[in-house]
Amino acid sequence: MQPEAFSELFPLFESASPETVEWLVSVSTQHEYPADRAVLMEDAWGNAVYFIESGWVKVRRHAGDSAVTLAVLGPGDFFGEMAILDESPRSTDVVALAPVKLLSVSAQRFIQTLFKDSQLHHRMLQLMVQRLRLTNFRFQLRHQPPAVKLANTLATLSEAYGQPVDGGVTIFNIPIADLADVTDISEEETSKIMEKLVEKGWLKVDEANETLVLSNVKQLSQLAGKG
Ligand SMILES: Nc1ncnc2c1ncn2[C@@H]1O[C@@H]2COP(=O)(O)O[C@H]2[C@H]1O
Repeated sequence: MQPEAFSELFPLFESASPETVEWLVSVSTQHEYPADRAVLMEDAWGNAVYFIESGWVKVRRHAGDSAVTLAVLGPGDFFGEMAILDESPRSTDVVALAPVKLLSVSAQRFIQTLFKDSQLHHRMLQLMVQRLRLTNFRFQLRHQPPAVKLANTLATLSEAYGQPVDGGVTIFNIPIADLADVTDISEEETSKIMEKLVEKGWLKVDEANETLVLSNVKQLSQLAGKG
């Protein structure tokens, strides 16, 4: 990948120096995983940070015999920084939801770059604060009706990863079970609300391309109380 394309795709690198970006691109390794393949395993020792060039992953934590999806991450995002920053084992599994192309940078090189480039360091802190804000907002919504919670999930994913298309914004058609987990509502509630959103014309499911087209992200955000 060209350094310019790299800083355009990844918000983390938008204010990094051109030298930082060029060097990181030159030392990064490319990976491709098919859908359902685990990229990282909970409790394993971590030695790299990953950047999503294309495709989608889920962040999954084991709870007894089952597993819960905590987050869904898409193109332009990163993961695997937690184990690197506090030198502990991986906090969760990260599993490909769709075929995914990743770039990885070794822990040592990434940390070295954070120390060298204060703009990159600051941007990383901002993005981690953003994750904490999302978590706080989700917690605040815990007693809200399921439709409000799902509107928040869809609006948040569209704002972070949505691609403009004719008639709205498109994101990956996330499996109902994962969408339900991330929203903290049941699968039945999730399916029913998705059907209602389709009836209202706010949502189209494009089965062939495995995408959702959201025609009204602004109204979804308002329904979620985001603005
Ligand atoms: N709530 C979350 N939201 C987004 N990403 C997460 C969340 N929890 C864990 N992750 C990512 O999943 C990764 C698993 O490996 P790490 O613990 O190294 O770093 C973790 C984060 O990058």
